[in-house]
Amino acid sequence: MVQPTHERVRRSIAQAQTIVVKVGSSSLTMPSGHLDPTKLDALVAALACARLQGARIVLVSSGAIAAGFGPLGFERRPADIATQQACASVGQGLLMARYEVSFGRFGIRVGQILITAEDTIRATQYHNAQRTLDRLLDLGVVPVVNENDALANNEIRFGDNDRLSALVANIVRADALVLLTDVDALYTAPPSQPGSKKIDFVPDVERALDEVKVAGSSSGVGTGGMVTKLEAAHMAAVSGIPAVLTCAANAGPALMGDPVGTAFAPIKRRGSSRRLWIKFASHPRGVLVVDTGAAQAVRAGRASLLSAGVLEVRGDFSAGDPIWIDDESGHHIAKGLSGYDSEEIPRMLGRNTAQLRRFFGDEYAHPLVHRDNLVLV
Ligand SMILES: Nc1ncnc2c1ncn2[C@@H]1O[C@H](COP(=O)(O)OP(=O)(O)O)[C@@H](O)[C@H]1O
Ligand SMILES: N[C@@H](CCC(=O)OP(=O)(O)O)C(=O)O
Repeated sequence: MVQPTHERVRRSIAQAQTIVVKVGSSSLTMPSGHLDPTKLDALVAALACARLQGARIVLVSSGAIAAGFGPLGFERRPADIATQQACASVGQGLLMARYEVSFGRFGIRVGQILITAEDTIRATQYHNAQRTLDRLLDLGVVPVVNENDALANNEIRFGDNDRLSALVANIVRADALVLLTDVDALYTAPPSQPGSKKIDFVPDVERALDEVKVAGSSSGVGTGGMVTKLEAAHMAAVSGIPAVLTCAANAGPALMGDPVGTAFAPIKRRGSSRRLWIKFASHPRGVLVVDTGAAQAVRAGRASLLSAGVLEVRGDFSAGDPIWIDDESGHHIAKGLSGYDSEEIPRMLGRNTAQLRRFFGDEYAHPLVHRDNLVLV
């Protein structure tokens, strides 16, 4: 793929038909833990303008926890999961009520989608999410997406919405991803550090990941900081989607392709979001150690992992959970979704498919990790 220029990336954002816009907690709320209606209305005005000109907009909005802790009487964002989930449950309703009124000023309807990490990998949930989002967009609605914080399983939840927004961009086959935060651009180091410089254009986000110094959030209400925003830009880039990162006040110019913030060029053609999740967002629950032949086959690509080539299983996991595939010297080769529970695997090790079928029946005659569920790392 020829590397697009800065100008071309901005033009493709301006011409994008389907756009995923992600906005962070600090751009919608006050440090006291309440919604900031002025900020929210200003953002909505910019999005409504793009929508009324024909763009299909999906808004991935954080802010449920940050809008809920004030009304519940907390002075700062609570640290424990159960209280965060309670705050999210209260704040999410307040957030949606305000979006409804605010978009309503322009005659635009909103629809709420609460999603979990699992919805982005399990085929049926993934297709449900895709079908609903597509239909909402066809109906002219602006879907407002957030992680299902109140119920999300802590071990696999995203926590920030940055990576979720890149996956949503894949689900809706977006033409652009716009990441809105409380800083006007990506800098060579956290902006509080003297000498940090603004970056206008990132032609290769994989190089930027090595060169740019990033830190977590310092707002008191946000979560991932610049680390997860760069990961989101990376996920978008390897899915063929250009991205722009800037402050919420720049939403309008960013959508029009003006040179605000930092633009990220796509670096690959579109891939599947399921594999993206496995590669970037999943937390492996165990390990399958493979022999030299299996390691070679997996590394060569497009091979499923068969039990004949697996030497050992470690960890406690269920079928469908993410796991590492390691070579004998302990190097991670790939990540994948296990086809079986960890306790079913030991008796399958070293056996070929015919033996598995003969000894244990048809349901055991499948790969431990199917190639569609496997990505090299
Ligand atoms: N290299 C960097 N360039 C720009 N901002 C950075 C960098 N490293 C860390 N940051 C911090 O990331 C913060 C934005 O992340 P976060 O607070 O999680 O926002 P949001 O709530 O919008 O997701 C900025 O306020 C900034 O302090
Ligand atoms: N889903 C959570 C997102 C938490 C969060 O802080 O995200 P972000 O502000 O995007 O770093 C919420 O709505 O509160």
